[in-house]
Amino acid sequence: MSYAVKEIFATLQGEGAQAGRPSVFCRFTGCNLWSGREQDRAKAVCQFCDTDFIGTDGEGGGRFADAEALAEAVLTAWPGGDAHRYVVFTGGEPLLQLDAALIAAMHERGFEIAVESNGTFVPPPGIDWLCVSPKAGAALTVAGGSELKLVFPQPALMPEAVQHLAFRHFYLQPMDGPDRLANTEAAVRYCLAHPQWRLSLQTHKLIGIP
Ligand SMILES: C[S@@+](CC[C@H](N)C(=O)[O-])C[C@H]1O[C@@H](n2cnc3c(N)ncnc32)[C@H](O)[C@@H]1O
Ligand SMILES: Nc1nc2[nH]cc(C(=O)O)c2c(=O)[nH]1
Ligand code: SF4
Ligand SMILES: [Mg+2]
Repeated sequence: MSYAVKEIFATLQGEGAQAGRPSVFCRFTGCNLWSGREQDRAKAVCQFCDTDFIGTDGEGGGRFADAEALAEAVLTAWPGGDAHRYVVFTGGEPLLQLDAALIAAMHERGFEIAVESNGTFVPPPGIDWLCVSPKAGAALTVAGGSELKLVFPQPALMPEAVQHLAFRHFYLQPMDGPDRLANTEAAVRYCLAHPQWRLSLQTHKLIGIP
């Protein structure tokens, strides 16, 4: 199948347990929880999104005819050599498009595969690092993975509702926006009182990298 990609770029993973890791980000176009248009935000299921995932006009973006073409574009963006290759498929919602052919094509090129998903789709086999970030009001169909990264606070989705799931790491990520500072303070307080949870800062924003 073909793929619609907003952008492909190299940066450091900014969030969660892999923060600081050199990565190629492949950001797919489109999401099932918001159209991406500002005029639709107030009635979207997910209303706090910090990302432009509309179209294919970003750096390295485009329509890719097949998995080989997209995998070659990701490899071209990788700044390092043969070792420690790492691709993060995100979006938008990557599980609308990521499939077995693309997973195989990335593994053939020596990449570990990470995914950032909202947890509403069952992931295909072969993902090496699955980060799920559940959203209030959206059915969570994934019961486990590498890390659960809850944007905090979401009053209708408190950590207590997901703390029993089968993830290796549990993170609270303060919701960015006008209340980022207060949200960060609240997340710190929550972690101190509930040490199953750790704080995930969006470190790329702090240092001004993509
Ligand atoms: C843009 S999303 C794309 C992947 C997928 N759709 C998802 O929601 O997990 C990437 C990550 O950014 C997080 N995120 C989105 N908007 C945010 C915000 N305003 N503050 C903090 N994290 C945010 C998401 O929860 C997710 O963990
Ligand atoms: N540096 C950096 N790290 C990230 N981790 C998750 C991101 C995302 O938008 O999925 C992201 C992103 O956009 N940039
Ligand atoms: S699910 Fe992810 S990509 Fe979709 S609107 Fe929410 S944060 Fe943005
Ligand atoms: Mg981001």
